[in-house]
Amino acid sequence: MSASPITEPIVFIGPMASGKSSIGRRVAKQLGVPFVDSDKVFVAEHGVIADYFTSHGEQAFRDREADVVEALLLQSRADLASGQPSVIALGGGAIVSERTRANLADAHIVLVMTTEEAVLGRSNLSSRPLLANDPGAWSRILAERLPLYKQLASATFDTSRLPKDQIANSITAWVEAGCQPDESSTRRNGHDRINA
Ligand SMILES: Nc1ncnc2c1ncn2[C@@H]1O[C@H](COP(=O)(O)OP(=O)(O)O)[C@@H](O)[C@H]1O
Ligand SMILES: O=C(O)C1=C[C@@H](OP(=O)(O)O)[C@@H](O)[C@H](O)C1
Ligand SMILES: [Mg+2]
Repeated sequence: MSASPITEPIVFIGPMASGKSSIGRRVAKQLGVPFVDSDKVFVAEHGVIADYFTSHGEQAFRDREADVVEALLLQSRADLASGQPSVIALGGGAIVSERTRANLADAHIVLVMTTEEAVLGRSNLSSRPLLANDPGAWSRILAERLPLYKQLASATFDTSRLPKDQIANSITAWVEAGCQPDESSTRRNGHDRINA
């Protein structure tokens, strides 16, 4: 991407297994920019997430996850200053950290939203410790986090029905059009609408 109009990090948020990592990677490829996944960085620094939950507990995971996200956003903003945008996918629970939400101020935030039916029908969830023994937790956890997702989102894309490539095309087009907040974004004070 040359002479990019993008001036902020492009960040994917949303519930577990909604497509942040796989669709975020596709969007980065289509834009021709680097992609980074906060869970992958966490694993490189601290080991397997499920093992970290078992040995240190969820709060310690959230604290280290917030450190990872903070470093990624700092790096992304530094790269932007030299003209290089990037796409970041967060883990689904990263936004529960107040520090992370503060660090996301002004980012272009893509909320990928799906349904329990779609997630439980398609995914191997065992690597996600919060779901490993309790797939029904997906909806309960989403209900708790939904206000935060909505508060942060610049635009929302439904990933429950269409193929990943088609959803990625829509998101890439949204980025190339300048990441305008959609009608559901509280940044624009509108009402609910879901794209794609
Ligand atoms: N729209 C979609 N159609 C089909 N499969 C999807 C779709 N979105 C996500 N998936 C699949 O769901 C699983 C979880 O996706 P992933 O990108 O890892 O989600 P997240 O990073 O949000 O947890 C993967 O196997 C992915 O291929
Ligand atoms: O929602 C969560 O609390 C989590 C989501 C996971 O990432 P994905 O959203 O990419 O599955 C991973 O960070 C961890 O298992 C916890
Ligand atoms: Mg992921």
